Amino acid sequence: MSEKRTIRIGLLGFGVVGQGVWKNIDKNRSALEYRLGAELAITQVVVKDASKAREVQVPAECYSDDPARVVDNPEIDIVCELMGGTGKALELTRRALQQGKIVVTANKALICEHGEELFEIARQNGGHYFFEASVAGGIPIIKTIREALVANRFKLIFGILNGTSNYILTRMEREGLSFDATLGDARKLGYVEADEALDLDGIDAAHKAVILAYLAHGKWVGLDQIICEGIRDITGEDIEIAGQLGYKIKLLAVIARDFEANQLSVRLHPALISKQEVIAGVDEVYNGVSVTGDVVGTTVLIGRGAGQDATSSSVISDIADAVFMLQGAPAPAISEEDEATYQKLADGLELAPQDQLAGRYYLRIHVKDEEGVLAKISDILAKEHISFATVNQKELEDGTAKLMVTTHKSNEAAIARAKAVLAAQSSVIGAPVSFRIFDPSKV
Ligand SMILES: NC(=O)c1ccc[n+]([C@@H]2O[C@H](COP(=O)([O-])OP(=O)(O)OC[C@H]3O[C@@H](n4cnc5c(N)ncnc54)[C@H](O)[C@@H]3O)[C@@H](O)[C@H]2O)c1
Ligand SMILES: N[C@@H](CCO)C(=O)O
Ligand code: NA
Repeated sequence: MSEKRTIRIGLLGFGVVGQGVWKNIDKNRSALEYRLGAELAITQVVVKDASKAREVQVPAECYSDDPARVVDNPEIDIVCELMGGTGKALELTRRALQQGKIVVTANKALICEHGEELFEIARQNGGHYFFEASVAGGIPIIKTIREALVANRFKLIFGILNGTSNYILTRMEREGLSFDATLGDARKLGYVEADEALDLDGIDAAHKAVILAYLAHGKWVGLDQIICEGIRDITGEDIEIAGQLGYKIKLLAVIARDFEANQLSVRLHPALISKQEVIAGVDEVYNGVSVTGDVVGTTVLIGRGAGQDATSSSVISDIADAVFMLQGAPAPAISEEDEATYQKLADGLELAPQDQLAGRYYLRIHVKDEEGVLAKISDILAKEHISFATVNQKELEDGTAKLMVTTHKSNEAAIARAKAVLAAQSSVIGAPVSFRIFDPSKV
């Protein structure tokens, strides 16, 4: 029997995900190496501080603070960039790809901002850039869209793409906790980005939506071109009223393509979604992605969207594909290597104008308890052709009240104008808050 080839892997960064990759390759080593027909050796681990106490023990000779020992080392077959950020990570990923290396990453911020350039460098130099862990943690969504659902054109992809915010919303709903009270737990569980604003302001999930939009439609969309709103405005009372009306509030990514108009809508925002929808039942750190293809129909994938083990499962899956490539397998079927296909997908494709986005809305308006205030609000909304579907009122101890209303069909521009007029009223306290009501059957 011929000797198995040893594949040498270098890790850049050894935090939550990096240690998970080490731990789980070790855990299932014999089955993994049997399936791959190769031996896996993580020979270099680049850290800032080798003396730091870590859960996973690594032989001292593997540690270094010099990225060149991974990036410029001809003995390293696969570079895993698991340090995060868009500074040093960009520089090192570029350098590795320029040398024709295979790079595996979990870094969605980097792909969203620099994917176009990095895939091009990979293409030109015969390397490859794998990124399954970057979207929806352990869910194999990249492989699913790119390979398993290759027969389809995608009218609608939507779902929950951030584990931290879904974990927070779930605990707010179940335990009535504030979001500050749950953020610390999410951090301890290894879900939260080094910069927590990425999770809380929707940016992390928007990065992932941009990556999915590229995969499905071949078009890179800038974060500045899309609606991106996080979970900070959601209160316990919003979740409670939504629940009474048959909805959950979820941070949703929506990637909708109108093939007739050749328009694409990519957005990321909290939304009320009917409890009947599968995605509404996706709680805690789980992510869920609903993919509607013109051939397969709707397929929903659910799994852990963040955390050490789930994320490292996806990184190891990319390492496995990299091993197959190193053994002579072609690069994945429809991939960034096949630019012509991707350009055809995106031919003439425009972004749908945001202010024409139509649907129903939920509005929370804090008012002074004055006579006629509801009639006044109703008048202001009527001027924008917005009508109430439901009205709930909550009296507060200070004599003010919160009005929680849902509307019949309206649109972004009308809601924005109505909110501005409402905020200027002396009987309205602060700025009204609105969330969209998302109905996938109306897309
Ligand atoms: N934690 C998750 O659930 C999760 C899930 C999916 C994707 N990701 C992504 O994976 C990447 C890593 O995330 P993490 O949760 O492991 O973060 P982390 O902060 O736990 O680990 C990153 C490590 O990289 C180190 N590092 C940063 N710059 C370095 C440098 N120049 N040289 C050496 N080491 C450096 C940091 O000191 C840290 O130990 C990020 O891109 C993140 O967005 C994380
Ligand atoms: N911070 C991210 C990690 C997974 O990408 C999340 O909570 O979803
Ligand atoms: Na994934």
